[in-house]
Parts: sequence; structure tokens; C-alpha cells
Amino acid sequence: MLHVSMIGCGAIGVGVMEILKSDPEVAFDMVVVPEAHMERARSTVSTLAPTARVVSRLGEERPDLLIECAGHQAIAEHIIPALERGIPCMVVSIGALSEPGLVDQLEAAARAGKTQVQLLSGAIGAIDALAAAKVGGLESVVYTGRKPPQAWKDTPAEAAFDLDALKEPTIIFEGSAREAARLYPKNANVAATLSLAGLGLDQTRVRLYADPGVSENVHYVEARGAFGGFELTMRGKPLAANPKTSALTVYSVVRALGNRAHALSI
Ligand SMILES: NC(=O)C1=CN([C@@H]2O[C@H](COP(=O)(O)OP(=O)(O)OC[C@H]3O[C@@H](n4cnc5c(N)ncnc54)[C@H](O)[C@@H]3O)[C@@H](O)[C@H]2O)C=CC1
Ligand SMILES: O=C([O-])CC(=O)C(=O)O
Repeated sequence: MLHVSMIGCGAIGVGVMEILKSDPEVAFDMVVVPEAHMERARSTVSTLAPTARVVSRLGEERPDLLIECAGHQAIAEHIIPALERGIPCMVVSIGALSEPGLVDQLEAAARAGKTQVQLLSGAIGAIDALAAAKVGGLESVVYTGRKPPQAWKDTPAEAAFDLDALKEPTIIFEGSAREAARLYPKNANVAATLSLAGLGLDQTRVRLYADPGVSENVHYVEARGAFGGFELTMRGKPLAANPKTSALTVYSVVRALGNRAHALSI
């Protein structure tokens, strides 16, 4: 039985607990959320993981695994201290790692605690192929993200475009993955994941579209290198609870937890 503590109880956290409540090999012992969100989280957790405690920090507890499904702040607040204490961690807010120095801090914390932090693939696929291709040498990685206009609400695109009135696919950003992550932190997870697996934040090119013609989060990747090349299109269905997040992100967390908990890993 794998004893897991979960950071975050939003669209991803709830989706993961819903699926895993029928898995006898995974137990959620604690759910970590900020004080202000504890009451809401308690009522959700009471039905999904009735034995789990809702807390605002891990304290002295030592779960088998700590999984972050919360947001950028949670990495410095919870993941780094847990790694330093030797607790293995998984991270889903990969966009946070475009902040200068944070990847190095994560690695240093894991090394100090003699443990490991796993960065999850989330909403994008072919991370295994891209990371393997990097060994032989990559020449180019280009990522195009296409989402319905309402998925860009509360981002700089809202000030620059009348999102509700868009009739055509509209480029809202073109540049490096580093700049995309700075301007669109809540939509930068895929670009940052591709960068970390591949050519890095400065060499990975990103184009983002607000497209009234799509209802899904469409991720298109073209990679070339010594291995040859690949093109990948993912059409991720957004979660009802958060249209910025594709359902595949929930499944990627469930897969990663299953791989740690079960006898067979794939
Ligand atoms: N790797 C990937 O492909 C993807 C990653 N994400 C990332 O996953 C994260 C969670 O996404 P959602 O569940 O959709 O968000 P959400 O907004 O629905 O839920 C966030 C949850 O985290 C909690 N939280 C916020 N700050 C916290 C902190 N400092 N400490 C503890 N708990 C905290 C909130 O109370 C809430 O329960 C976001 O950072 C998002 O950018 C989302 C989609 C894809
Ligand atoms: O599709 C998703 O779930 C999230 C996404 O685009 C991103 O954060 O890069």
C-alpha cells in the first residue's frame, strides 16, 4: 500500500482522488491546501478519501510520496522542504520550473535528502521519445498550443484581444518557451515540460492561438534531430472544473501513482 499526501484539492487533485478511491493499493493520508481553502477541501475530501486529513502543511509526517497538484507557489512552500527531508515527490506544475534557478533548487533539495523528484508529463505525450531523442542531439522543437478563447481569460491575451468577439484563429503569442512561461504561467506547463525534456527554455519555440473553432486544448509538437523527427497532435478535453486543464493531466497523475504503487510499471 502506497501512502500518499496530496498538495492541492482543485480540478486535478479531486479528479485523481475520484479515480483512485477504488484502488486498494493507494491511500491518501493527507491533503494540503492553504488555510483559506481548508473548509471547502474538507467537504470534498470527506467523500473521496474519508480517512485523509486536510492540513495547511505537512508538519512532521513522512508520507511514502508527496504529489503536487496545486500551483507554482506550492513548489517552494512544500516540495523543496519535503525533498530535503528525504520524501520522494512528484510535480505537475511544471510551468513553475521556468523561474530561474528553481530546477537547480529542486535537484539540490532532492540530492540533500537522498531522494528523487519526478516531473510528470501532464497534458502532453511523447515526453519519453523527446527525452530519448535529446541523448542523440536535437535540432529543433516547435510547440503550437491552441485553445478556445475563453481558456485565455485572466491572461495578458484578455487585455490585448476581445476574446469573446474572435471569429478567426488568432496568434496571441510567438517566442521562446521562457517568455511564454513568464507571460502565461497558468498555460505554460506543456511548453516548460517540452523544454525540460528537450532543447531548454530558450531554444524551444512556442506559438499560442486563441481559436474559436476548437473546443479542446490542442497541443502540436514538431521535433527534429539525429534520431529523425516526429509530429504529435494531442486534442485534450478540458476538465469541466477548470477549462485551462486537460483531463489527460489527471490521468497522467493516476498513471504515475499506479506505477509507484503496483507491481507492474508502464
Ligand atoms: N503539467 C501539465 O501538463 C499541467 C499542469 N497543470 C498545473 O497543475 C496545477 C493545478 O491545476 P488545477 O488542479 O487545474 O488547479 P485548481 O486551481 O483547480 O486547483 C488548485 C488547488 O491547489 C490549492 N493550492 C493553491 N496554492 C497552494 C499552495 N501554495 N499550497 C497548497 N495548496 C495550494 C488550491 O487550494 C486548490 O485546491 C496548476 O499549477 C496548473 O498550472 C495544469 C494543467 C496541465
Ligand atoms: O492542456 C493543459 O492541460 C494545460 C496547458 O496547456 C498548459 O498548461 O500548458
